[in-house]
Amino acid sequence: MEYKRPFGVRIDENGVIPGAKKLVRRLSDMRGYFYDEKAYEELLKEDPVVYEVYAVEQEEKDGDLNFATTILYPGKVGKEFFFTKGHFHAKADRAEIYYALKGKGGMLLQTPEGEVEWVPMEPGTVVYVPPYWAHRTVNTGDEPFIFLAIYPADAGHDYGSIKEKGFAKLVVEENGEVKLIDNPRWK
Ligand SMILES: O=P(O)(O)OC[C@H]1O[C@](O)(CO)[C@@H](O)[C@@H]1O
Ligand SMILES: [Fe+2]
Repeated sequence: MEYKRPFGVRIDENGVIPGAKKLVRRLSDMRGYFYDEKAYEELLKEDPVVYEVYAVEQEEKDGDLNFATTILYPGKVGKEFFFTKGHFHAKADRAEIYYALKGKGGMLLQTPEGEVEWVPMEPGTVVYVPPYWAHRTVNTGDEPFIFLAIYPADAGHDYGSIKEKGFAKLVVEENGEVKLIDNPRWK
């Protein structure tokens, strides 16, 4: 038997995993995701980086694990806080664990029927993402929100239905407060 080799890596103070595969998502990669289209077009002139992912991934095999850090930058499109695209797992019954490292935010989770949960996150918070729940993280603070995700190597990403339908709730700032409001475009 040819064994894989164990290893340890240290996540640096900026959330970077040395040697990991880096993915950058700018606002232009997220057309159609934010509610306020006018505010989206306006901010697109700057095309800010919304988040970066540093992923250590294995072959898509049952039993193995991937892990990744995400650095989700602070910002808003209109009154809606910056967020990750959000996804179901391609293998929908695969669960996931998130661990918050820095900054302030939360996770929006949703079942295929559109039932929503919001879990606030601060450094030290562990979030259990159960099988079948779509998940999106949101930065509700004014510094980068950094967290680690650990997920089955064969989970995959299913962005399709979130891209089309969105989440049933929007996470917005109203009168200086973080609020969840109904998404008027939710189908
Ligand atoms: O895949 P999205 O929805 O853009 O969000 C990125 C985050 O989600 C993950 O895919 C884990 O669920 C990580 O790679 C990363 O932490
Ligand atoms: Fe996931």
